[in-house]
Amino acid sequence: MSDENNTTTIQAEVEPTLTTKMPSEEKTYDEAGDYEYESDAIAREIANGVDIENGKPNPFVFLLTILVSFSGFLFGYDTGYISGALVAMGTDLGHAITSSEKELITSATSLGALLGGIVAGTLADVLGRKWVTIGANTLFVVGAGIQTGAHSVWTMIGGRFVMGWGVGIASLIAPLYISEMAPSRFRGRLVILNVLAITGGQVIAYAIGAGLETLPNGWRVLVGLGIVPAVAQMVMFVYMPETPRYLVRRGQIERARHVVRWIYSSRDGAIEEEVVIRKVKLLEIYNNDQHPEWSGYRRFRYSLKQLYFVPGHFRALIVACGLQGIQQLCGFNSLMYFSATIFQVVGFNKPTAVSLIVAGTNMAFTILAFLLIDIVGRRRILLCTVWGMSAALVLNAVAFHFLPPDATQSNPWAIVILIAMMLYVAFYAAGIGNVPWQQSELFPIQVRGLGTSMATATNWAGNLIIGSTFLTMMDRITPSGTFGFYAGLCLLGEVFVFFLYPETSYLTLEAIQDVLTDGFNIKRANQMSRNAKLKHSAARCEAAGDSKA
Ligand SMILES: O[C@H]1[C@H](O)[C@@H](O)[C@H](O)[C@@H](O)[C@H]1O
Repeated sequence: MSDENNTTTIQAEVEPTLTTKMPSEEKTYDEAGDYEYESDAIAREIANGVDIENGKPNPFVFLLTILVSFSGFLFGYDTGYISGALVAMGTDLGHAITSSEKELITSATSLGALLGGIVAGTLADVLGRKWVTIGANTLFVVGAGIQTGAHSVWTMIGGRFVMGWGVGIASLIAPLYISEMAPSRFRGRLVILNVLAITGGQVIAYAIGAGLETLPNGWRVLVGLGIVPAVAQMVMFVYMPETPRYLVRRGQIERARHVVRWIYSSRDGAIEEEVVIRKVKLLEIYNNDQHPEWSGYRRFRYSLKQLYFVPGHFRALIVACGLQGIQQLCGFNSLMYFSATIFQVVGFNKPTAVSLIVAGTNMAFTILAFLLIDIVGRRRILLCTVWGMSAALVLNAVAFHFLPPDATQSNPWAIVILIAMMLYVAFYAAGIGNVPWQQSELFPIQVRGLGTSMATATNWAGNLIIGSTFLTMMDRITPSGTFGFYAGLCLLGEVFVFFLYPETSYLTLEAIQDVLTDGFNIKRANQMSRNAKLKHSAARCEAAGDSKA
C-alpha cells in the first residue's frame, strides 16, 4: 500500500465522525499563551467546566480515593513482604531455597505485573474501571491463598505470578480511577494518596515481617494477611460508581450526571442542575468519537492507531513511558527488595531494622510530595529532585569504594552509606517515586486505557530488569560501579524531564490534551498552569469574600 493510501486509511479511522466541532481545532492563543475558542458555545462550556473544578471535592471523593487506595496498599504490601518472607521461610518449601530460587520467587510477581499492566487498560475500557478493580482483588486473594498453602518452590512461584497479575492491574486502575473522579485542583494530591498507600503497605509489610521473623511458619501469616484488605475492597467496590468519563464514553449520560452530582456537590447543598448538565456535556464534546456499534476488537485497533499515529497522543505516550522508565531504572527497587542484604554486606548488625528506615523514609517523603505536588507542580518537583538522587548515588558509590571489606556498623563509611541511601530515597519519594503515577492525566479518554497500559508495562519491565540484575551487577561491577551506573541513568532522566515533560498541575484533563497537540510545549504549559492557578486563587478569594459578607 502506498504511503498516501496508508495515511488516508489512518486518517479515516483516526478522525472521528464529528457532529460537534472539536475544541482543539477551534482554538487561538493570546500573547500570554492562554487559549480561546472561536466557537462561543464551546468556549462557554469550557469556562463552566473550569468553574466547576474550583470547588472543594466533597467528602465522597475522599472516601472513594481511600477505598481505591486499598489497591495501592495491596501493591505495596505484596511487593514489600517478600524480603522478610524469603529470610523467614527456612526449609518450609521442602529445602533451603537457593539464591536463584529467591530471584525467581521475587521476579514472578514483577513478570505477572508486567503482563497484568499490558491488558489492564484495555480491560478497563471494555469492562469498566470498577469491575476490573474487583477482578484484581480476586487475583490478590487467589495468589495469596496459593502462597499461604505452598509446600514447594514452584507452587510459591505460581502464587506469586497470579498475585503479580493483580498487582499490575491494580497499579494501573487505581490512579486511573482517581484521576477520572478528582476535580483538577486536587487531582495530583489524590493520586499521591494511592502512592502513599503503596509506601505504607511496604512499611507495614516490613514491620510485620520483622515481628513474625522467628515464629514458625510466620511468613504464611504475613502472606495470608494480604487477603483481608483485598476482600474488604472487593465487597465495598460492588457499591461504588463508575467514573463519569467512562460512563459518558459508554453513552450512559444520565448515570454520568448522577455521579457528577455526587462528586461536585458541596457541603452547603446540591450542585446546580445546569452546571451538572454542562459538565457532562463538556465530557461528551471530548468523547465525540464514540461508536457504540463497534466491536471490542475494532475499538482496540482504533485506539492503537490513535495512540501511535496521532502526534499529540504519541507525545503523551513518550512522556508517560519515559517517566515510568526513569522511576524504575534509577534502581530504587533494588533497595526495596534487597536492602537487608546490602546492609548486611555493609556490616550492620540488624539489617532488617535498618531496611525499615529506608521504607519509612520513602513513606515520609511521599507525604511531603502529597503536600507539594499541586502547589509546586509536577515538573518543578522533578527538576529539583532527580539530580539530587544522582548526587546521593555518587556519594554512595564513593563510600562503597572506601568501605573496608571487614567493616562494622561503626565504620564512618558505613554511616555515610546509610545517610547517602536515605538522601537518595528522600529525593526519590518526593518526586519520581510518585509523579509517573499521574500518567492517566496525560492521555485523552480515547487512548487513556491503552496509553496507561503501555506506561504501566514500562514500569514493570524496568522493575523486572532491576530486580533480576541488581545482585549480579553488585557482583560483577562492584557496588560502586552499580550505584555509579544508576547515577548516570538519573542524570539522563533529568535531561528527559527538562526537555519533554510539560507542567500539568491545575490544568483540566482536557487542557493537558491540548498542550500536547502540537509539541511538548514546555513554555506554554507553564504559562497555562500559572494562569489556571491564578484563576483558582482568585475564585477562592472571591468565595472567601462572599462568605464573610
Ligand atoms: O511509586 C511506587 C513507590 O515509589 C514504591 O515505593 C516503589 O516500590 C514502586 O516501584 C513505585 O512504583
